Amino acid sequence: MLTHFIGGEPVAAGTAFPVHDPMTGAVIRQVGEADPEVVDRAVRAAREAARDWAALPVAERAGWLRRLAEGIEERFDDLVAAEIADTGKPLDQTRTLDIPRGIANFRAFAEIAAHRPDEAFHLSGVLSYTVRRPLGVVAVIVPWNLPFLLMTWKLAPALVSGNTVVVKPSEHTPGSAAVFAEICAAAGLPPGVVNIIYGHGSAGQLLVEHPWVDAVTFTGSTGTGSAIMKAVADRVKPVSFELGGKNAALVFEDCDLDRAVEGCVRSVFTNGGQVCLCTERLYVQRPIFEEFGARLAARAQEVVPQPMISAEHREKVLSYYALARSEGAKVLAGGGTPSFGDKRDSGYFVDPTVVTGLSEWSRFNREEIFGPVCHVTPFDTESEAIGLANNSEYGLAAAVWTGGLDRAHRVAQRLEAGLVWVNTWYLRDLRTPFGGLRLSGIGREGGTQSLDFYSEPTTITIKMEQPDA
Ligand SMILES: NC(=O)C1=CN([C@@H]2O[C@H](COP(=O)(O)OP(=O)(O)OC[C@H]3O[C@@H](n4cnc5c(N)ncnc54)[C@H](O)[C@@H]3O)[C@@H](O)[C@H]2O)C=CC1
Ligand SMILES: O=C(O)/C=C/C=C(\O)C(=O)O
Repeated sequence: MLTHFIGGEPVAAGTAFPVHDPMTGAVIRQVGEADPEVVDRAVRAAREAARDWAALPVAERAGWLRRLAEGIEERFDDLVAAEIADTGKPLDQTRTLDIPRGIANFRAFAEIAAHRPDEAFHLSGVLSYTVRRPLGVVAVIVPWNLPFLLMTWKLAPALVSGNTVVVKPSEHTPGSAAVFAEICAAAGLPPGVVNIIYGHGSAGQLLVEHPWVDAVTFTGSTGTGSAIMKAVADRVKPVSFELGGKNAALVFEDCDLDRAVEGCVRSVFTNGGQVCLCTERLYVQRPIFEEFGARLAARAQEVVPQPMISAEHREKVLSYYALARSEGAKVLAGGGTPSFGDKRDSGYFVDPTVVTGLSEWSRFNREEIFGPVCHVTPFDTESEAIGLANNSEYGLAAAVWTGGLDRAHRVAQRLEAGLVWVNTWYLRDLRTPFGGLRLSGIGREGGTQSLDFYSEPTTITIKMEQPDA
């Protein structure tokens, strides 16, 4: 049974629950569910480690981040295997994105923190300067779609800012976190600086509610973000939320069509559509609408299906396929489940799917589906396209495909989204702000924005007496 990692030690506790391989549905491991005692023990361990960790110079904490990055490199293949076992991700993606981003997250935040200047203001003999102090114990709640990438995205800036952490990975994907616990232990990271506990949402709720948890960083569904906000409201804990999306792509007739089709294939189908940044609403200018729709549909039929994370999530995605039909959609590709003739037939697969013909106000076009599926709508003018894209309760990401430089800037600046890509998708610079508007979240992480969230400023003001003339 997978053990929790508390105070630098493995802790076997809690009722066992199974983790399934999404490729086949088979049970691949048993994990102990964190109960109130386990949660309390983990938070206490983090609290006990907090003072010494916070007292280290930032350069030393940055050094620890670099050592953890080296540890990840040494255990690269084990991390790849654990991530694939839990998620069914393709080997190539796991080797080039998920695990390397863990290394990059630690290295990037080591540099950003080590070289960040403090602010100082001088005015008429008054000097004010700002120092930043850690928040204390941070709860890190991670989803299942990019488990290692997102855990390390939060851990690295939290740690380098001087916080200690209790991480709760998703109940579906504990494997890479368990390898990371071994990496922390092997590196000799001081006990209690990183604690990892496993369990379902109820364990996450116990964690965020714990009175000694000072802040919560969460990536996942908007509904869970809202539940966490309610749970921490009485203690007014700071939260950083990266939530859902219903992301639009705008394809203009002046685009490079080959590049736009391939870009949209990537933005709709990567990771089986299970990335918060994936495109679910495509708006295509009328002169190229038919050709674009036909080419996207043809490519969708060539995409190798990736499993959904769980049987429940597969049912959810399939319920949207049924909803599209009942709302009157025309299915251009997919719409069902693939058949392989092998063990994958008991896995959690759905067809890569493209539909058209629905109104902007249909549930299909308004709710986050989180699967390999998009709806394609024609538009005539630039301002119509912008209005359609912005007609959403979410505001996470958007993509613009155009050959016009002026149009690219004009449209990108009017899109109501935290992230806009032009003629590309999911190109990341870890120093840039990352997050969304409205139901897509609260706050931004990335670069100094992460460091700001994981610390509090104290302003120190000194009045300098002037010597007598
Ligand atoms: N980044 C994103 O946009 C993501 C969106 N989703 C969406 O959410 C839907 C549901 O997927 P779930 O796995 O249920 O995601 P979720 O948002 O419920 O789970 C994410 C994490 O939050 C934890 N959690 C759940 N309830 C909690 C609570 N009350 N307090 C503290 N932690 C809690 C879970 O155990 C998991 O570690 C998906 O169908 C998808 O539409 C899921 C994952 C990521
Ligand atoms: O930081 C990234 O590169 C990707 C982030 C993706 C999510 O937050 C998500 O899919 O939930």
